[in-house]
Amino acid sequence: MAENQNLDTLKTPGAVFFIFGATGDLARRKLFPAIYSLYREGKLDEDFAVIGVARRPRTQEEFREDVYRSIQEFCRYSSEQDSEWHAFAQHFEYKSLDINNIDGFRELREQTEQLETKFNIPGNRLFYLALAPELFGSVSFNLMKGGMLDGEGWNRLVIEKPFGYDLESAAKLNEEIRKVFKEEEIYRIDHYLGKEMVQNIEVMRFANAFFEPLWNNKHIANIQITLGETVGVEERGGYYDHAGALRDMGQNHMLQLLTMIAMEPPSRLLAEDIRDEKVKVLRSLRPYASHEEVKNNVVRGQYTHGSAGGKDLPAYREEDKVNSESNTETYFAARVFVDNFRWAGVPFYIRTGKRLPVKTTEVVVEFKRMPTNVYLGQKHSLEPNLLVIRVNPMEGIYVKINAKKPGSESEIAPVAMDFCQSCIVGINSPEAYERLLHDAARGDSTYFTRWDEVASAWSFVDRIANAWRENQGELESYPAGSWGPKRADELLEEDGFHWWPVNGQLEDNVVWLKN
Ligand SMILES: NC(=O)C1=CN([C@@H]2O[C@H](COP(=O)(O)OP(=O)(O)OC[C@H]3O[C@@H](n4cnc5c(N)ncnc54)[C@H](OP(=O)(O)O)[C@@H]3O)[C@@H](O)[C@H]2O)C=CC1
Ligand SMILES: O=C1O[C@H](COP(=O)(O)O)[C@@H](O)[C@H](O)[C@H]1O
Repeated sequence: MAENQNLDTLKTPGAVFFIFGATGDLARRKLFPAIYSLYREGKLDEDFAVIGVARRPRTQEEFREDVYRSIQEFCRYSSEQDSEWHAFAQHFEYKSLDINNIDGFRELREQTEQLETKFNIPGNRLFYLALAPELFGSVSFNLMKGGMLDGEGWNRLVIEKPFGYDLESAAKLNEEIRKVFKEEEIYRIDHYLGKEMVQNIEVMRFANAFFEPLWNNKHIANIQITLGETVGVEERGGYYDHAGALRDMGQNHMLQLLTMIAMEPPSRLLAEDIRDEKVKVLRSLRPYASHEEVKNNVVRGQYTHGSAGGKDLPAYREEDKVNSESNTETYFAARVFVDNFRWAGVPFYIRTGKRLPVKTTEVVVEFKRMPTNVYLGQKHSLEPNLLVIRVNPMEGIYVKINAKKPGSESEIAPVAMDFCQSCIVGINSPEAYERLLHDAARGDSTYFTRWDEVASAWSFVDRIANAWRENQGELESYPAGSWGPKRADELLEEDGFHWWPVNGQLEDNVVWLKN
């Protein structure tokens, strides 16, 4: 991030955006809507073009119609098919191309140059690979061979997860890409880093005087991170059955969220300084020294048949494109330690799963109890203070403190200070993809993952995956619609803690609001 710039108002420089995988799900649900929102917000320079690339044949008009439908269905702004829309749509073109066909890239180059001339674009090119990762290496190579990187301006490569299957495959993938692109030209997407409240963690921690002095093992008892989903694997059973929850959510979103909570304050708010601090956290994660340690600290589960909201839900093994004897985990929870001065001894409990009762991303920071309870003997024992960072779908910050119950002589009860950001900003909160596309086009890599972060995260996760492969982590079952295996509760109970309710249900604990 450049210092002292108001990045909210900065327009992207003139550029061509290439969406490889333009007929796919991600382009339709996230990327086209993100481009349109940027345009509507005045954040996209008028000198832009988008070239959608995939194998399927599409005329230019058909492609523009696809884009229109995706915006109508998924964008926070809508549009009529009016003259303004048609002016916008003229910036979109399609190229049918198999990424293994080098001649296609030469044709793409001609098409690009024509568009650059037509819209007065200074040769900047952003290549977004919404493709299966196996294709990343070939696309990069063919972009170079086809002369697509010889423009007058910058070239940037934006790549989607999963970045590899383990450290070895990720390193190989990285090597292939790095033959063509420099590290600073590569933008590895982790869409959780584009979420409003994930970015707010940094601001909250480093722009408020009262958090930082308490943000350490002297005052914090434990931290709980929950990434819960109500959905199953939907149409992505083929991919998911190969990946599982640990690789799909743990290696990336979960550990990235943990780094934002645990990192030291960077000396400057520059991308490299922030990423340096994040990678230090990942390197400080205590590796599980043996398969036995994995077994004692990590829980893996898979959902069985269940129900939610009166609806019958199938077992994971009955889902489309999932092996009927699959041992893939759809849930995992772990007790993790960050072995540095700040966090020594503080357990981070992390959990994620499909088919849980609520869709929620939440961080609960539980503070240590008061050293003595001068109110002993009262009806209610003192509850620990909690700071809850609500990332999704509710966005906000909630603090639970103890206060005298109004009207009573001396009764203490938990009360809430609740900043509900989503109640104020509502649905206009920018989507993660919108923000990340805007950042990549402006060359701001703060909220993208650097290779050393990806590699450190994989080496932590690989130890768990290896132990599981050798069957040292029993696959527990949980009914769809429940909070996961019981063993995940025991993980905290062993340390004298419990999972705090998430998604607004914590309010049930706030005694005097209820009574
Ligand atoms: N969908 C999502 O919500 C998310 C997706 N991702 C990641 O994003 C990437 C894309 O996902 P998604 O959109 O769901 O996948 P889809 O399968 O829906 O789309 C894949 C796209 O790749 C194109 N494609 C496949 N092979 C070739 C080829 N040889 N040459 C040119 N184009 C090709 C397909 O078009 P055609 O068949 O016409 O060639 C299609 O447009 C994956 O890496 C996925 O893991 C990450 C997070 C979320
Ligand atoms: O990357 C992924 O994230 C989604 C969850 O994202 P969210 O923004 O809706 O919380 C998850 O469903 C998917 O399996 C995973 O690949």
